[in-house]
Amino acid sequence: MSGDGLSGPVFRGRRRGLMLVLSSPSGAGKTTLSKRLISLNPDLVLSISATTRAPRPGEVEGQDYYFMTPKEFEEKIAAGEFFEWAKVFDHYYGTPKAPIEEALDEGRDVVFDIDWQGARSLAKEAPDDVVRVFILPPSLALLRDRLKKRKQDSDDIIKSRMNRAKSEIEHWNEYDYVVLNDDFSRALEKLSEILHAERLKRVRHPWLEGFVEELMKEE
Ligand SMILES: Nc1nc2c(ncn2[C@@H]2O[C@H](COP(=O)(O)OP(=O)(O)O)[C@@H](O)[C@H]2O)c(=O)[nH]1
Ligand SMILES: Nc1ncnc2c1ncn2[C@@H]1O[C@H](COP(=O)(O)OP(=O)(O)O)[C@@H](O)[C@H]1O
Repeated sequence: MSGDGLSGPVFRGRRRGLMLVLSSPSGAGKTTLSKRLISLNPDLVLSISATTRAPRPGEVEGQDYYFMTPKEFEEKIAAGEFFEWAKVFDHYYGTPKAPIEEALDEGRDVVFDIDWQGARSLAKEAPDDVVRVFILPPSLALLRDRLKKRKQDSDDIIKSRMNRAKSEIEHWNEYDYVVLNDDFSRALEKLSEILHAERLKRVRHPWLEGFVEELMKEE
């Protein structure tokens, strides 16, 4: 990763940018939560993933995902254009590198809606910059209800997402924070608190070292 702007310190003015990674079983609310969090925080941008799955009704190219064929996706893997990629539900999903580097270089924080495999890869690549949050549903019954109410997937797809839910939840303890998405406003509030506290962390303010050094020179 050296020389690509992600391994070294990334500064926002004088602050180091952070990568807020959200994972959950499908339907727990991470897409809705991340969109609301972004609407409340102009300095936060969403990492738009590429995928080979079909667009859902209402999904917009370049806004929800970059939709592509498996051949196009594999060409991009070979060209090293992904920061990380994984196969989820038999489809490819990946994080394009260039827009993230651009956002972090501009001093913005980036939010990722990716699975446990992607979260693990990002944390390995940029351990100081990644903050991992796992979103839990109140119950599997409510998870199924939410997937049904979303009305965007067939019964078969809902079944395969439910079958995969436990294997995603199994990774909950690899995350820094766990937010239970029972009441939406409360979950959003918790996520905002995590973001704001993480922005204040000492390691994200490398300028402090010089500042304190100068302070100590004062009589
Ligand atoms: N590793 C990885 N996972 C991703 C990426 N984009 C989306 N995913 C994950 O793929 C899974 C399926 O996403 P999607 O088909 O949009 O369904 P959703 O879970 O209902 O939002 C979710 O667990 C996403 O977090 C990515 O770029 N990389
Ligand atoms: N706290 C909540 N209570 C009730 N419904 C919710 C809550 N959070 C999200 N939802 C709804 O559940 C469905 C799945 O949410 P979504 O954000 O698409 O999940 P994910 O991205 O994790 O698959 C959506 O229709 C969303 O409006």
